[in-house]
Amino acid sequence: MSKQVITILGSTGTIGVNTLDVIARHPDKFEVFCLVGHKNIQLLLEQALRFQPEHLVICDSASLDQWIALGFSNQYRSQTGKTLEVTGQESLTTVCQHEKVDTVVAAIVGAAGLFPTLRSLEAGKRVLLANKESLVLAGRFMMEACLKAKATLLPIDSEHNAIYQCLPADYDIKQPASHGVDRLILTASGGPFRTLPLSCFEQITPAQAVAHPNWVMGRKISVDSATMANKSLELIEALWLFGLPATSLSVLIHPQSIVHSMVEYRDGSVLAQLGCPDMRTPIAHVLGLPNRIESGSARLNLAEIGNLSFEEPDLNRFPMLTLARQALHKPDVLAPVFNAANEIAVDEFLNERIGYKDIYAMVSECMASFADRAVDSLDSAFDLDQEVRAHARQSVPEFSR
Ligand SMILES: NC(=O)C1=CN([C@@H]2O[C@H](COP(=O)(O)OP(=O)(O)OC[C@H]3O[C@@H](n4cnc5c(N)ncnc54)[C@H](OP(=O)(O)O)[C@@H]3O)[C@@H](O)[C@H]2O)C=CC1
Ligand SMILES: CC(=O)[C@@H](O)[C@H](O)COP(=O)(O)O
Ligand SMILES: [Mn+2]
Repeated sequence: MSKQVITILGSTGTIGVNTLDVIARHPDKFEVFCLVGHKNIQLLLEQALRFQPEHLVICDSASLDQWIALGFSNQYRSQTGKTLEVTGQESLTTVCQHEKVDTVVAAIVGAAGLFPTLRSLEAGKRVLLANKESLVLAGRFMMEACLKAKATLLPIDSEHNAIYQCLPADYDIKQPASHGVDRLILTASGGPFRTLPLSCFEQITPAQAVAHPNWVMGRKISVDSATMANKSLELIEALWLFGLPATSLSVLIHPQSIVHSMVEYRDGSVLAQLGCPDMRTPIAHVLGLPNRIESGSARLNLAEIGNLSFEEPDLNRFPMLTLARQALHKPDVLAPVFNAANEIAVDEFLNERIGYKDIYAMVSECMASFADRAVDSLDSAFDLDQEVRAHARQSVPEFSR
């Protein structure tokens, strides 16, 4: 059987590294065509030496210059006896749409992942999606591109992957009601501040916010988990991926992160997918489809865990969820606004220019300011994204640290 040939967007991130870990377990099944990174050229060199792709893309131009100045291509050649094509972000379309490529893993963080992910869908590739922000920014246009080019879009995000596993194999997003699905229940860990007194929120530091209790993840998504902007983005991601109305999408706090999400059916059945909190499981699931392959994850021992608990989210503690509900009812406009404002706010928080509570305040202010906009094309969604970012950055001095 021929190998599945893969381009990994964001190979140097947490999802990229986990993807390569799974791929390394199956040299008979997978081949890496291209690795795409941004600034971490040291790790890119190590990954290139190990997986020997044909192509490397370094999106950050200063980092590409550094790669050249440090003679990394020569180092690669002398250690492998092979040449490696190394280019900048202008090659993204080529490495996603290349005829040799079967699968693109979309694992760049933030809206920067939209363009190559969309190009992959337009070329009819099999896209394994971690980059939820692209779907939040341009869900309608991505789903249209997917349908038009007969591409395959499979979720890596643990909740959506769990839901995908619990839906019928012939699930049709254009006729969701015909399958008897009443509700999707997205589980949420509650993050590091689930029980912290609200009076302490003013003092929360970036180091505390990125310390997720269950998952090892990049800094941006870790802050999103703390504020539940992550769950908000995931509600919108579910809206586009599964085609159910906003009223059928719910969030349930489950602090152990063992039940990754659930599907409730009309007859009262609730199907869940369980596993240790290890992203290699959903990654291996979508890489291996239709087969199940080894992921490297530890096996779940429920007797050892003992108890699984669940609670309703407290909207005072997690007001982002209220903004998400607004966005779900006008997703073409308010979802891109939510995403852009949140990306800027998290960046400003991580750089200690605004406080933790200002993240919500900034997103909320942007949603109010841009609520009456219209989005009728990909270009207008992108223009809105840029405008919101400029507006949010400009508002930083209004927030105190
Ligand atoms: N981590 C997780 O468990 C999960 C993550 N996700 C989603 O997956 C995506 C990646 O998350 P995660 O791996 O944690 O993030 P990381 O911060 O660990 O990695 C981000 C990746 O994106 C690259 N990158 C950053 N900015 C740019 C840019 N402007 N252009 C091109 N590449 C860029 C980084 O390159 P470099 O490091 O070389 O600078 C790195 O490879 C996010 O959308 C996240 O929401 C979804 C579910 C779970
Ligand atoms: C692993 C994964 O999919 C993350 O999106 C995860 O869900 C984060 O945990 P929270 O439930 O705390 O947001
Ligand atoms: Mn998730």
